[in-house]
Amino acid sequence: MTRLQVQDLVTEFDTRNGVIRALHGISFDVGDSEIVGIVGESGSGKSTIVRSVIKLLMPPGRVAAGAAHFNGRNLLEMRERELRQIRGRDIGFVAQNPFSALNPVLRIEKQFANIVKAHGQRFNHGARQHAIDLLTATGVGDPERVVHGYAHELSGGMAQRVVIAMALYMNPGLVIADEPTTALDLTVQRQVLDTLRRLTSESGRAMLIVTHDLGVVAKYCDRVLVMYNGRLVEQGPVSEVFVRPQDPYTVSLLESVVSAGALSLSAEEADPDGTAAVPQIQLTDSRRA
Ligand SMILES: Nc1ncnc2c1ncn2[C@@H]1O[C@H](COP(=O)(O)OP(=O)(O)OP(=O)(O)O)[C@@H](O)[C@H]1O
Repeated sequence: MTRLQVQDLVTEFDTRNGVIRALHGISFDVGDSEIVGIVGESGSGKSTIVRSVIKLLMPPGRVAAGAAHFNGRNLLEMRERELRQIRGRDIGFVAQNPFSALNPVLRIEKQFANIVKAHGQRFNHGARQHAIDLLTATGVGDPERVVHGYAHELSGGMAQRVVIAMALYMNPGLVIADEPTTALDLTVQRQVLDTLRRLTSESGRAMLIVTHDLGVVAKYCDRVLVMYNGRLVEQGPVSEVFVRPQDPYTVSLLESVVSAGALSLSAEEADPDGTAAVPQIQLTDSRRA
């Protein structure tokens, strides 16, 4: 079943030099239990897609047209009050920089409590235990110590795990992650992505993940969206797009990093027991290169 359906999304930024159209009619679906990756060079519009969908665009950005149906309802037509309930409860968001998502002056426990209270529930013993269990599931070794502490006491990897635990806290049906591991070293990156995938597939929830890294897509995603210059130039199952890319831009991207065959091998066969770090296959702007 379709969890998220984005149709003809157009997003613009009103700048001093005029209107910049950042997204030109983007359409795609994310189904239940599906992990969909968005790739494309810097500035192609990846973050703008996810921020448009959950209406977290910073001014001067605005959605000029289109729809984003989540469980059948158009998020873009909802009032902010209703959206605030959906964010966190039904859609979990993991930002690129975990420290930007954490409050520096509140203990981690208090931040979990605020999530619970924002959705009209009490942060009782069971709710606290749920936070501890999620922190444990995301690989936080000493969750009791972490919940008592502050964000600045955490390493980048630990902070991202905490943010993931917070994003999953209300058991959302969709998790949106914007370059969730860019700031992390390879081993931690892999652990965080493994955790996200496990917690996603166990519950049948869907995930939309923005990444620069084709290796991440090859290893973790079911389908991929390829962005170029604000346009969705290709989309489909990773096994098809990476092996038989149709759009010339996708072809050049794949050629610029590694042959398509080698890419799929690197993800599935070069790491059969899942012990190696995620292969780093960064996108470059091959048109300009
Ligand atoms: N605050 C802003 N003001 C004006 N234009 C913006 C703003 N933010 C984004 N844009 C425009 O939107 C385009 C897409 O930006 P976006 O951040 O979505 O790209 P991205 O693919 O996520 O890049 P990156 O990989 O570097 O994060 C940019 O090229 C820029 O033209």
